[in-house]
Amino acid sequence: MPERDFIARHLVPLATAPAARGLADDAAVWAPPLGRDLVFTHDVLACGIHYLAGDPPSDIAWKLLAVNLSDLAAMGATPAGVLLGLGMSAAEDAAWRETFTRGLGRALAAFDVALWGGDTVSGLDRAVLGLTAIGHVAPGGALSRRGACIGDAIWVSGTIGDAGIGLTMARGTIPAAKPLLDRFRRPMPRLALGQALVGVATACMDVSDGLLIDADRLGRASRARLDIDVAAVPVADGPWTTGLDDRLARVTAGDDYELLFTTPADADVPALAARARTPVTRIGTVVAGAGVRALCDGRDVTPDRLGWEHG
Ligand SMILES: Nc1ncnc2c1ncn2[C@@H]1O[C@H](COP(=O)(O)OP(=O)(O)O)[C@@H](O)[C@H]1O
Ligand SMILES: Cc1ncc(C[n+]2csc(CCOP(=O)(O)OP(=O)(O)O)c2C)c(N)n1
Ligand SMILES: [Mg+2]
Ligand SMILES: [Mg+2]
Ligand SMILES: [Mg+2]
Repeated sequence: MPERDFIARHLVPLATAPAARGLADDAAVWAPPLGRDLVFTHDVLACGIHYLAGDPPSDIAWKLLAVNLSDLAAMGATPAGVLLGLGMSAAEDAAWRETFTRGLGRALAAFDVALWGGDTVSGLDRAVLGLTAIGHVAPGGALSRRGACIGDAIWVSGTIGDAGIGLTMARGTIPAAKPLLDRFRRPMPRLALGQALVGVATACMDVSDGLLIDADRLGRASRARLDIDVAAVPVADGPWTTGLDDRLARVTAGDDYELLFTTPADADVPALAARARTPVTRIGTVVAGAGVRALCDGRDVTPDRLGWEHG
């Protein structure tokens, strides 16, 4: 199907917001909410690197949106619109494209986010899918990785390491369980929690590369060290969570899209998290130093490899 037919048939029906101008102009025009700070992010998903070629196209669309909304959540922002960059190969045939865009429509509706525009390219060797997400936050309220203070409590939302197990299941290495496959294919950005943390968290980021490597980044940005008790890190129930090695695998796996944040030790985080309907767990304390340290029964168990990094 030629590019213009694909856009007309599958993308124009999704681009209903006035800012998108029916995808009939060269760019979108958005009248932002008065007095708010605007927040921009862009993440790419590449076939074989971020998802498997056989993953359901509707789940790939969900993940592409969700990983970007997770970055807006980490900033405390409310999402408004997105620009979509579709770079596709011959493997993304007409059926793939139709299922992808239908799934994208459902994902946009689930998060009340508008498609404002984008670009479509075919003929690549492998699919590379980009998305820019734009949101807004109270002036000066955007969260940061830089503000953690010595003595602050360290918190994480949800459970950690599930997506890593889900990836192993998606590869067919171990028997599949839908909840963990979904953690890999359909992450759930913690938007309500991020917004509730504005004015409360001293530092915040989302966990994409692994809890330890991302904690290391937050610690370095704040010129402090995050001491994390790996036994306190919440994990999903199952037969695969037993010894220290399993725990270290989980806290270095990545693809979690949970929020890692710090607060003053006396902040009532459980009450705030309950209002945001998001489970949170205290996993450590900010101390003097730099980066991260993983502890188990008070012993330093920090592994050499802290998480995922692109080469
Ligand atoms: N190609 C790029 N051009 C400009 N900025 C980039 C690029 N790649 C990454 N960044 C910026 O570097 C910072 C770290 O990126 P990254 O580790 O991907 O963050 P995240 O894990 O939150 O997506 C972010 O502020 C991001 O916007
Ligand atoms: C097929 C496949 N293999 C391996 C992984 C593991 N993995 C790939 S990239 C990544 C980190 C997150 O991706 P990145 O592009 O770094 O996102 P960002 O940190 O910018 O949000 C992880 C854990 C995966 N998601 N899919
Ligand atoms: Mg990124
Ligand atoms: Mg991030
Ligand atoms: Mg990364």
